[in-house]
Amino acid sequence: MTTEVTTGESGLAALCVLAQQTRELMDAVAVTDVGEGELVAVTAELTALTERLNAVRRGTPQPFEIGPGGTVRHLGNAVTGAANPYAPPVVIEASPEGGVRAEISFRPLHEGPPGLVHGGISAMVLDHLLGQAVAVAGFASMTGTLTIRYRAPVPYGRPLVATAEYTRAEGRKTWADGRIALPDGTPLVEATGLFIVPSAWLGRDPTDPAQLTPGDAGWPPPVTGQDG
Ligand SMILES: CCCCC/C=C\C/C=C\C/C=C\C/C=C\CCCC(=O)SCCNC(=O)CCNC(=O)[C@H](O)C(C)(C)COP(=O)(O)OP(=O)(O)OC[C@H]1O[C@@H](n2cnc3c(N)ncnc32)[C@H](O)[C@@H]1OP(=O)(O)O
Repeated sequence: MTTEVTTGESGLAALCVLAQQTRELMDAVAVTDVGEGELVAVTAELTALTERLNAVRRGTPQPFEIGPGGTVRHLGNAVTGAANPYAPPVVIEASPEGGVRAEISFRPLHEGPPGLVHGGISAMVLDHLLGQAVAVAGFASMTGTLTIRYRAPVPYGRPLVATAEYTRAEGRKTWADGRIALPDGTPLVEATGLFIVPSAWLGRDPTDPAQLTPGDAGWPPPVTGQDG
């Protein structure tokens, strides 16, 4: 799945730059130690900026779509979306060993146990990576169950590697395995997931948004236009 924005999409490109700046803002908030007066002053500026952005609002984040070049793109996704400041964003690529892989470096913003990454953040990344692994194997689907084994604490501020691969299918059910590991391959978190092609999607190509009816199980609702 690509999150790339091409020339001719300067508005989207500007939105992605804004999202990146917002990530840096969030990082700064997580670790700032400036005095109270500065905190109050910055908050006032941010309140004004938030009002400017809210002047014209969409109904939903940037949509799941077929992007330039024919690849699936979801700029609003919470894990991979370049236009979503909550997303790291994780950049997923095909793994030479099969399946998918992503290099990821968590940040202080992701803290759970002091000095370490929150287990829910690791699970979120693995959920998406496993979902992508079954999708590229031809089984675009929704997570039914996700089992996580936390083998060692996950540090932030260090490059890590996340990988996942489709393992098997039975009818509409598919399974995938994945892990987050140190660059030397030492596993930190392991995951197994059961993914199910929703009955509502049967007979349709879920990578073609035109074939999906808004409101399908789990399907992102359509952009409903501006409400501002
Ligand atoms: C994020 C983008 C999503 C869009 C994806 C679309 C296209 C994808 C293309 C590319 C995508 C690339 C990447 C995708 C990346 C990430 C994926 C992230 C995925 C998520 O983060 S997604 C959010 C969390 N996920 C949910 O929000 C699911 C809520 N839920 C439902 O939407 C339904 O519940 C559903 C669809 C699961 C089943 O509904 P259904 O009506 O189709 O099936 P039904 O109930 O008939 O069950 C049939 C058989 O499955 C068994 N079964 C049912 N549910 C089970 C469960 N939970 N665990 C174990 N077994 C289960 C039954 O026991 C029966 O088994 P049996 O046949 O043996 O009796």
